[in-house]
Amino acid sequence: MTMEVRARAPGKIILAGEHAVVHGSTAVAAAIDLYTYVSLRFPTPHDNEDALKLQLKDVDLEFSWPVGKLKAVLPELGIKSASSPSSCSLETSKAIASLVEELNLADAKLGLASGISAFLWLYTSIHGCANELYNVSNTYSKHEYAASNLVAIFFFVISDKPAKVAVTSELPLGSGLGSSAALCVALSAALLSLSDSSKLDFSHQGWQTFGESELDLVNKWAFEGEKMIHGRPSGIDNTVSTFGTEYDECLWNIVKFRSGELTHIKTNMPLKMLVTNTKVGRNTKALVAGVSERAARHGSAMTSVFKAVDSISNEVVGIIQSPVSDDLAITEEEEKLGELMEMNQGLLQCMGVSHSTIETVIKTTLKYKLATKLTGAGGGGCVLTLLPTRIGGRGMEISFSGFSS
Ligand SMILES: Nc1ncnc2c1ncn2[C@@H]1O[C@H](COP(=O)(O)OP(=O)(O)O)[C@@H](O)[C@H]1O
Ligand SMILES: C[C@@](O)(CCOP(=O)(O)O)CC(=O)O
Ligand SMILES: [Mg+2]
Repeated sequence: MTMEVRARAPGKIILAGEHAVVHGSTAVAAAIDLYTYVSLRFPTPHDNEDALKLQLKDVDLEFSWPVGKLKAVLPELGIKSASSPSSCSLETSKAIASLVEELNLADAKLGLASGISAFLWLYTSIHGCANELYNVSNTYSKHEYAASNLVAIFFFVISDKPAKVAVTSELPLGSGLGSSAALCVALSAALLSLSDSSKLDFSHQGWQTFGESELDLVNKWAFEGEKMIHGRPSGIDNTVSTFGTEYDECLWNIVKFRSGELTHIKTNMPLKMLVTNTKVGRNTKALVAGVSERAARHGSAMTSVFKAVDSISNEVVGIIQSPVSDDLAITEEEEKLGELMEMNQGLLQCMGVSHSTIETVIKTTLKYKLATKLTGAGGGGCVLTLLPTRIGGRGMEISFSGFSS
């Protein structure tokens, strides 16, 4: 018998405040119903397997590391505790970098290196190749659990450390919809569910649910993974992926995020967003670093820019929170939101993270009097266009469009 754990975590859209949120401003975001799935499978001793395997199905790549080699090169392996997330030391990060270098990724796939590094770090820190982490008896059991957007299915039986980890996603990678955080959250959730299954709550209509403190742990580990991918993440993506639910009674479940703190926003305002993927590849880490460099060069000006974004995000929250009773009120609120999105986009351009393809979508949608802004790190990736709800039905809706230059 083998054991399998599966977990999923959603992507997100940022309605206002990306980049500025890294510098302490408020941002507004919501989880979307596109998920990254992680499956962990542990072979039986009869399988004679002695490797940790990673299958990245979206990019059709598979990697393998002999467990003995991981034990030999990773200095902190087996001494970490899954219950106390910590940052990757310089020594370990160098060791992981050389393991990833040995994979000889093609130039076009170099963006994957950070994701693979985050995987190695989370896997070996939470699960630990050298540690006995699970004391599951030799009986077979199957459980399913859901925690906000996290869902996992267990098939367990005792096994040893070699494992096969498969990752697949409904999100476009590196496009601003938070695939990096969804990967880190799903992976941390799957690994943590192994380390202490006793704390799971089985009462949720046959699904297991993570409690608040377990979710908190998932979120903290995922943040450590995001650090390896973004360099200096604000934590918004992993927090929304862990705690955000995509919608509730046909309304967006919108959250406000500032300095590591998440607040759920109560709303009865229907919102429709069109997501257009410019299909221009970009790298969040480089864009975040670029904004920080600009902030270092023009401290006072950039502080004002970040402050203006903070005001915009707070105004967006105010609009979303205010009760709307009729179609006229909704239209007025939508117009204000559209204007704030345009203002936010102007400030993102000021930070240097727009792109000619983003400007093309902005110009195109403007012909129809529709407001558009980039979402996520920018530099390409996805943009959001606010669609009036008076067109079509009411309720939470998200549509996707393609883009060709
Ligand atoms: N499903 C996946 N398979 C492989 N790598 C992934 C996957 N999801 C995320 N990644 C990693 O995350 C990186 C993209 O993260 P990032 O640049 O932050 O963009 P975003 O989070 O907006 O998608 C990828 O280059 C890769 O390293
Ligand atoms: C630019 C930023 O605000 C969001 C990045 O999102 P994404 O990786 O592009 O989906 C960075 C962050 O908050 O960590
Ligand atoms: Mg990301």
